[in-house]
Amino acid sequence: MIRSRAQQIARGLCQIMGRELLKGNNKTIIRPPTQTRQTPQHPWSSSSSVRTISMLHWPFTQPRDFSLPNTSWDSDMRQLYEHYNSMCEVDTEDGGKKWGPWRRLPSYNRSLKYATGGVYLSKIIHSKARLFTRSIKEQGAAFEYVMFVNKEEQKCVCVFQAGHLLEGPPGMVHGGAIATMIDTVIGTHATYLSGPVMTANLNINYCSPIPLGSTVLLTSSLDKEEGRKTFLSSQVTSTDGTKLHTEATGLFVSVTMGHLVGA
Ligand SMILES: CCCCCCCCCCCC(=O)SCCNC(=O)CCNC(=O)[C@H](O)C(C)(C)COP(=O)(O)OP(=O)(O)OC[C@H]1O[C@@H](n2cnc3c(N)ncnc32)[C@H](O)[C@@H]1OP(=O)(O)O
Repeated sequence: MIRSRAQQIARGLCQIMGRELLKGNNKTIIRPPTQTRQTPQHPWSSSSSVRTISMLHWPFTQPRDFSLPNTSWDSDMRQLYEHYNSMCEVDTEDGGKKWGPWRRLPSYNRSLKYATGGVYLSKIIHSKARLFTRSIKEQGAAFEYVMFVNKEEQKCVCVFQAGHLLEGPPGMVHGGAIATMIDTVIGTHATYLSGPVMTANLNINYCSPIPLGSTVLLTSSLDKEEGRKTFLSSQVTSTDGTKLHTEATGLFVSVTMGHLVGA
């Protein structure tokens, strides 16, 4: 049997990841190996969904997580981070800890690194490729952000601080940078809900400019799912929620691993 290059890469990925390649409902699904979690560690694993790409521990190196606080974060960014982070893990009556309603999503400089063995794979497949929003090394210069998801409410929030390299109009954030962040947030949320997806449609209304250097809040909500299609909507507001900067809707279509690796 002759396999396409995409199939060969997808199969290779799955062999390295030590997972099964499942085909069904027009999508190829990566199933994580069964595991028991002792403590809350990473948000992508989900006992009820085999469709989520989960980041399991690779025995040799851990990719750098860019969503953790750094010295460039302003007080708004830190406060909102603490607010949502405190709802990820809550105290129990017996003095222990348990999961709260929110999960912080890690953020690596390549989406490939979310997969088990992805750090290794990213060295051999397009080794210079970087996720657009994580491609600038200087902290605070461009896209500083952290995302949290609430599975119960099917919501996602992102605290975003727009750095000086994202200028559009003088002193304001570039509309393309705002669109990039909206695509990233609702795209990540769609992936969390539906597995591998690609943006098919994105509609954006820019309501008021975002001052350069400021921190804003992006929210993403699931509107509906129809077969392979996941519809979401998003708002960008000031951190206290009183000022609406941008609103958007997006359609994400579930794709196979073959599609993602360039079929
Ligand atoms: C760990 C994670 C970290 C993730 C961290 C990173 C997150 C970053 C997220 C960034 C995401 C991106 O930027 S993705 C990059 C930008 N997007 C792209 O390059 C996508 C290019 N387009 C495509 O590849 C393709 O057109 C697809 C995959 C979108 C759809 O192609 P397809 O698979 O052949 O499906 P197709 O039959 O055409 O369409 C399926 C259904 O969707 C509908 N449909 C398709 N396109 C549209 C459309 N524009 N508007 C309305 N409806 C549409 C069709 O009518 C059909 O409905 P029905 O008949 O079934 O009812």
